[in-house]
Amino acid sequence: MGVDEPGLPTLYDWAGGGDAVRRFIDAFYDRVERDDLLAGFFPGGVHEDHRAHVAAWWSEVLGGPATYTAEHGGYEAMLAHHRDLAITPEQRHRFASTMSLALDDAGLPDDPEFRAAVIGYVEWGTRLAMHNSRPGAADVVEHAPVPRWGWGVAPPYRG
Ligand code: HEM
Repeated sequence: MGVDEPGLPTLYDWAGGGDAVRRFIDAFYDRVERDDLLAGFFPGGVHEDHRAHVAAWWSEVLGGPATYTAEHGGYEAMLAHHRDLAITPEQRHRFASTMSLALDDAGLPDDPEFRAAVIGYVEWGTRLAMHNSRPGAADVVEHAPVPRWGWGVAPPYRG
């Protein structure tokens, strides 16, 4: 991570900043609340605090302000929230595909490079969340920084 060439915009900037990230997260959880496989994780709906915290996580991952680390407990807090959820492969896949749909709902950039980078993180993050959510999981990374995701192999096309 942090592999991008100096001078490239962050994914956060390319997305449209914090307001765009929050639109994406709201669109995602609006779908989750209606989803037969996922709604059960959030009894009573997905509340404002959860939406705000997850948006802060995503902003930090995409290269924006490090608010989740500073104010919400960082990686360790995120990990604790997934322990023992027992996420199934079907639920993980639904979560990931719903994130892809939410990017469209929220009108985030749809260029191939941006979407490939974001969906790469979604695949990585959801597979880790599923792994770490197994009841009694022992082989869990207990401490880490909040990841900083980059463009990877396909930097933005700027003509
Ligand atoms: C890219 C993948 C993921 C990211 C970035 C992510 C991010 C987060 C973060 C940051 C929190 C903590 C919010 C807070 O501090 O209040 C959280 C909580 C939670 N996540 Fe995830 N998550 C991911 C995958 C998943 C998956 C695959 C599921 C289930 C299918 C899931 C279900 C939950 C639930 C139920 C909570 C709340 C738990 C509680 O309040 O005790 N997450 N997630």
